[in-house]
Amino acid sequence: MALAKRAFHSTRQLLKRSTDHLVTKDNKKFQLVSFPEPPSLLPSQVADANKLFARPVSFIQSISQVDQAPDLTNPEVAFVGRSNVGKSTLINNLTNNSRLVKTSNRPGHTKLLNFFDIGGQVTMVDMPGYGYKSKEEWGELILEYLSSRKQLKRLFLLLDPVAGLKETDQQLMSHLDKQALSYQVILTKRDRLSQEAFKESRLAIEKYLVEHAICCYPQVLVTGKRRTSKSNDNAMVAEEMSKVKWAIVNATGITVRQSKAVKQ
Ligand SMILES: Nc1nc2c(ncn2[C@@H]2O[C@H](COP(=O)(O)OP(=O)(O)OP(=O)(O)O)[C@@H](O)[C@H]2O)c(=O)[nH]1
Ligand SMILES: [Mg+2]
Repeated sequence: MALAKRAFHSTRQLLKRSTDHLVTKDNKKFQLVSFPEPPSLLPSQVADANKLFARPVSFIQSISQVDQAPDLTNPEVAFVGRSNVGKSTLINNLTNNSRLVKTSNRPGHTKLLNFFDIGGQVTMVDMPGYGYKSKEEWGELILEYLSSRKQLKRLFLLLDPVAGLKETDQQLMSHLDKQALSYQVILTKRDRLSQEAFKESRLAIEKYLVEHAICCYPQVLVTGKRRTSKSNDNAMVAEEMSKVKWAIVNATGITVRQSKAVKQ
C-alpha cells in the first residue's frame, strides 16, 4: 500500500496543470479548496483499461475472517463504503456482468469479503458496508483486512453524494490516515442528483477531503447509472467507467495482457 507521501507528490504534479480549484487569499497565497478535475484519458489508457476488463472474470472466494483470505500474488484493489453506497453495483458495472455480485436496495446486503480474479492479473475485493444495518464484526473484518493485506495496492472509498459525508466515513478516513493507508474516493449515484446539486455536494465533500484527509489520493472519481437512453449519457457513463478502470490499472502497475476471450 502506497504511503501518504505518494499522494502529496501527485498533488504537487496536478497543481502544475490547473488552478481552477484554487482561490486566492490576501492576493498572495493560494488555498486549495477542491481537487483538480482528473485529466481526460489518453486513447492508449482507455484501451488498456478496457482490455483488462474484457478478460475473463471469476469469483475466487468469500471470507468471514482475515486468516481465511486467499494467498494470492496478484496486486489487489478493494472497495469500501457505507452500506448501500453502491460497491457491489460498481464491481458488476466494471466487469460488465450484472450477476457477478448480488446487489440490493436493502442496506447490509454484502456480508463477507468477496474476492474476484480479473483476467488473471488483478484481484478485486468487494466488502460489506459500514454504518446503517451493518454489524460490528463486519467493521472489524474490514479494518483487519486493510491493515494486514500486503497485496492491497489501492483502496477505493465510495461515498454517496446524495447522503453526503457521514460520521462513519470520517471515522474510517481518520483511521486510514493514522495507519498511513492511501485511498481514492469514488462518488457514486451521480445520476440521483441534478448537475447543480451534485456539484454542490461534491465541493462540500472535496473541501472536507482537502482539509482533513491526509492519505486521500488527490483525484476524485465519479460514477452513476445511465439517466436516459441519450447517447450523451452513455458516453458519460462509459468515460466514468474507463477512468475507474484506468485507476485500477495504474494503481496495480500491471501491463495489461491481450485478451483471448471475446466479451459481448
Ligand atoms: N441511481 C443509482 N443507484 C445505484 C447506483 N449504484 C448503486 N445503486 C443502487 O443502490 C443500491 C445499493 O447498491 P449495492 O451495490 O448493493 O450497494 P452496496 O454498497 O454493495 O451495499 P451493501 O452490500 O449493503 O453494503 C441498489 O439498489 C443499486 O441498484 C448508481 O450509480 N445510481
Ligand atoms: Mg454489496
